Amino acid sequence: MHSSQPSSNDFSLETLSLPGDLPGQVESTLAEWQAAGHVQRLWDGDASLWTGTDEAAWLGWLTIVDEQIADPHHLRTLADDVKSAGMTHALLLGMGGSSLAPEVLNMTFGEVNGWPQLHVLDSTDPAQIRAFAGRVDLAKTLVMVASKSGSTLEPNILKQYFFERVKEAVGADQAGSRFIAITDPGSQLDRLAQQEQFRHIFYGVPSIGGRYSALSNFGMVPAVVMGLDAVRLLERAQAMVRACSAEVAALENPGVRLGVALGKLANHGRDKITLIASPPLWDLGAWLEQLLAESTGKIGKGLIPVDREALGAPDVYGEDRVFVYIRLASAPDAAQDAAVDALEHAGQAVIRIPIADIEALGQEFYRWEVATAVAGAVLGINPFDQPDVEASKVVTRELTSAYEATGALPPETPLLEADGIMLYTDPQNAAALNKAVGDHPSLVDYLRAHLQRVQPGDYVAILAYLHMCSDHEAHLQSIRHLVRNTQHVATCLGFGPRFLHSTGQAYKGGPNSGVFLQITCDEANDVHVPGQQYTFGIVKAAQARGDFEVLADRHRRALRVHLGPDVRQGLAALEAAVRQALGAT
Ligand SMILES: O=P(O)(O)OC[C@H]1O[C@H](O)[C@H](O)[C@@H](O)[C@@H]1O
Repeated sequence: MHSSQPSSNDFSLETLSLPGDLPGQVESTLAEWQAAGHVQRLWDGDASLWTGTDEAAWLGWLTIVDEQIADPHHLRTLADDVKSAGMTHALLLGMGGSSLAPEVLNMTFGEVNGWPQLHVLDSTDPAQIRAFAGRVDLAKTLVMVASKSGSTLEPNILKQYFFERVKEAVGADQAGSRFIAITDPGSQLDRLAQQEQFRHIFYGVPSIGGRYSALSNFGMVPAVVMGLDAVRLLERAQAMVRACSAEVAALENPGVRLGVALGKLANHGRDKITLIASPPLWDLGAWLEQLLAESTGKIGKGLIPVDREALGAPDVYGEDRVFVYIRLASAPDAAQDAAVDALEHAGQAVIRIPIADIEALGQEFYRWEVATAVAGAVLGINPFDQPDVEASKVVTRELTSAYEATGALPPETPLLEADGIMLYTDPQNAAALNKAVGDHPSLVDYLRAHLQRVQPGDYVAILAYLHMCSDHEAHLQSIRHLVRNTQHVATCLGFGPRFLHSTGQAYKGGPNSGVFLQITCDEANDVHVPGQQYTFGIVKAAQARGDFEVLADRHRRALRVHLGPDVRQGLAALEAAVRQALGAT
């Protein structure tokens, strides 16, 4: 790793192109921020800038870059250790804030010659777990277990599974030496890692929540393990820290400008933050989704991020969109440029963020963290809590405990069973759908009735508790685009349980404008969780049911489609049925 002096001007401010009186609205809010000294209040940790609750306790991310740069010893020592250990693979087990920044770094920078190839596993899907286990040579793999709380279900059971597998590969006495923990001091994972003599334990900062932790050890330790120059990323980020500081006027402050624009636009009905990134940065949206949705989606308000929706002609969009184009100057995409220009000319709201090169990723993490905190202030919510995530975890725990006690999940009655596909929903949604279908409803009838509930300004989210792989993704992307193109609404696609730790908060706690299509499946080849009665497949089923129960409890429009064990075939049938339901050709 080498150091270089950060320069204060190696990034650009965003540019806004907004319809109607929105430019004036954004400018006047920025002027208010300036006059009222709100940027100073943010840096002072004045909780009344938000909701006056515990916000001051969650601002450790503001200063983490300087702290890491002042003491990079642990990162340098780790780099030396990894380099000399001769491992070929690294596996990171974690969810949400503990996995998404490493995933983005991995997808953006790719494998670094001479360093372990990183795989980030954030699923309980048995097929996905098997696929990951098959991709690494467990005798030569460093496993990072990342969990701030140290008590999250998924990393805990994934750790149990991989610890057993590593024991088989290298022997019980060596297994601990292949594991690294990243967690807050004193957590259950910290204690376990000490007991089992993990190779390293790196600590998080208690005042930094998961989704704001990219530049703390949660992002930087995996960065080092995959061979990146973490100190350099941090130094580039430092230029952004300076530019976002209290001394910089709101009008010139990149994080504040972006946050005020996003908050203000959402208050004017443009709350679907449609993310467009140059191809090398395609995965950045996965991290942004969590930051934006989990931070702002609560008490019926919030920003709904729309990630990886293909760009369409202007007429497929409603007036609820903001397009944020994160454009890499070193590798721009001509088709994206043209499509975004067309949107701008059609009068859509477009924000352009120019980025010089991929090494600026660290500074972009920081810009967006500030912007999200600022947007939270404009929206009048606490951007540091996630009150609705816990609700589905509680139901999931009840279901897995029931399974441990009885050996089965509680029975359910389908709304419809046809050609190996079953539909489930709660009584309220069932009543609404049954009113809209005929006497002998088919799968297509129910899908049509469900999708006809979509109104302008709503969004449709596909929540797929399936193996996240390119085959499945292709069908699901095709379904979302059928919906977008025929109904002209925003569409989201999340894989469960991963999205529960990301956008799930906003789906349950944000504006009630979501129409949800949950997809589950039977497990063709389940995987047992060591030390438990249950399997990963049972956990995933319980997570889907827990999620659905809470969506229903919050009066969301939701329908669950249960595919058989042949997911590919089931998805093809579902895609055909959606096509028919929407009258699409
Ligand atoms: O890092 P952990 O404590 O394991 O938490 C992982 C994730 O869990 C929860 O779902 C939170 O809503 C997320 O904000 C968090 O990032």
